[in-house]
Amino acid sequence: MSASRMEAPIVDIHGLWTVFGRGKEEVVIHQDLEMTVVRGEIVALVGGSGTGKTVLLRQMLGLEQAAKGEVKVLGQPAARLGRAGAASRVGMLFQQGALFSAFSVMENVAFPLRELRTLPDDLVYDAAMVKLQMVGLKPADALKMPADLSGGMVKRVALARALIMDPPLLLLDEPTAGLDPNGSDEFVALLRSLHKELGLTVVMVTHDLDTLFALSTRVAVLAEKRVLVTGTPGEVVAFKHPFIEHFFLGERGRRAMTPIHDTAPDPDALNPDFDGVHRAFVEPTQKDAHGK
Ligand SMILES: Nc1ncnc2c1ncn2[C@@H]1O[C@H](COP(=O)(O)OP(=O)(O)OP(=O)(O)O)[C@@H](O)[C@H]1O
Repeated sequence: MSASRMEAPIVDIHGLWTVFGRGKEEVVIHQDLEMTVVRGEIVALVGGSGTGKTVLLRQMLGLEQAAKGEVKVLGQPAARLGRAGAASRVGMLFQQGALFSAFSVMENVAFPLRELRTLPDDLVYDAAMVKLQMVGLKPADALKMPADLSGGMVKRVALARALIMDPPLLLLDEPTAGLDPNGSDEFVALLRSLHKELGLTVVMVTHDLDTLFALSTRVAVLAEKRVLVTGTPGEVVAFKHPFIEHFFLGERGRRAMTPIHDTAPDPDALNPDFDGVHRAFVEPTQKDAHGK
């Protein structure tokens, strides 16, 4: 058995229930959801609107509590990550970048490290400059304000901030949303090279099929309150379900799928330790809210 097969998953979600509201207002978003992500994977999380994709990312980040079940990240309950600990273990790129508008680029990137108050300012500054360079920005961009940046630059700054503490796990919420096709291709290329160089494990939510096919080593489909099917893009497309047919086989999907075999990255090439494990189909046993 290879080393990566034996090591604990980076993300391990077991028997997850997510419930909002109470009484008549109660809404079950996830019901006995199971999901694992192993080191080096880029897992695309797809599903209809309101199926709880963003909530699942927030649970991996420890920002949202589950009603029941386990969300473990790097072997620890995500809820215990704590604000300071989280940035060194999990980086999150929020939709639209979400920069602090009153802070410069440098201040935005340095923010998680500065908040820790453990490093002197010059080291924080150096670390932020390294990350800016890593995402393809120039030293002169450090003093700019968010309002002066293009959409693509905002994403890069937000990515630099997510990576400031070298987290092994990167969560991306709609990484290419709002970018034009060129900007989107450039950002995908950047994510691909960072994944390879830094040996990152990535979970991303995306509605963009070009992004999905260009980046993901595995797709997990959220439907019927759980991960209904997971596998390579090709395997998932072959699964019969109304959401999958609508999502992948509509005109948009057919267009994006043309280069599927040309552009889907070879997981072994992306990360030499990646063992290519995927679960072709996950069918958890159904339980009621009390686990019976
Ligand atoms: N804190 C909260 N309190 C109450 N309801 C919430 C909360 N957070 C999310 N929800 C609800 O949970 C559901 C799932 O939300 P989520 O944002 O994860 O959906 P999504 O799958 O990311 O959808 P989309 O693709 O439209 O962004 C939605 O109906 C949302 O309104």
